[in-house]
Amino acid sequence: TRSTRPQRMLKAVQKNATRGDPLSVISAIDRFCRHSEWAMNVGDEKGTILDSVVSEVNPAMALELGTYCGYSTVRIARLLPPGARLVTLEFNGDYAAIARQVIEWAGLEDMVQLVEGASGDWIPRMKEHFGVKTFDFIFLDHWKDRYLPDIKLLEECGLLRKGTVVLADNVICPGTPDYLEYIRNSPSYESNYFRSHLEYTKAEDGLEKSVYVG
Ligand SMILES: Nc1ncnc2c1ncn2[C@@H]1O[C@H](/C=C/CNC(=O)c2cc([N+](=O)[O-])cc(O)c2O)[C@@H](O)[C@H]1O
Ligand SMILES: [Mg+2]
Repeated sequence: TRSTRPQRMLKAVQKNATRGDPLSVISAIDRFCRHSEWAMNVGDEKGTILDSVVSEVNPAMALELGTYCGYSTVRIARLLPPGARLVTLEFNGDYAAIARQVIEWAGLEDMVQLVEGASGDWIPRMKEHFGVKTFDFIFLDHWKDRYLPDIKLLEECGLLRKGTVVLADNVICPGTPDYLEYIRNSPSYESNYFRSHLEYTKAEDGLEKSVYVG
């Protein structure tokens, strides 16, 4: 049977990127998505905003919801300080298998804990199962109707601290209206919108950066 797009993306990484070189993995995926097949990675333009926020936070403990093929996982993990950890949740086994290989090709497997499962099931288990106290940085990039329930779950599970930075992809396209309404009106967050474009296109999209103030 025909290969899947994530499988073809992985092939492009193995063909065009250098083992152990995260930047070459990132550019191999961006080239594939620009010139061969569009895919829902955060991409290079929004990726530079992601990079600047991660660098500013310099998180010891980071969380990503929605690994997909591992593109943003590699973008985040390559910037983490030694000893830091990125937990990334992905409930599609096929995507998780591809992402694991992309992360390994980048040589970042020691920084990343890829958990195959649903955010709703695993967020409540972060403390006892992964020894997480609180997260310093969170990247939301999974199903758009899960952003709001999951940020509330993270609050309820005590996984946020004063200063935790939550960065949400796609707040314009495909859009996360209920999440935006909540986070922009909640006294517990200070939010800023970083205007950009939907990956590999000219359509508007952007990232919402929200700092939890408790
Ligand atoms: N509750 C959950 N727990 C764990 N993993 C979960 C999950 N919900 C979804 N996922 C996984 O997260 C990814 C979904 C991303 C949705 N993005 C999108 O739908 C998306 C769409 C466009 N677009 O259409 O232009 C552009 C974008 O940047 C996008 O991120 C998939 O890999 C899916 O398996
Ligand atoms: Mg996205």
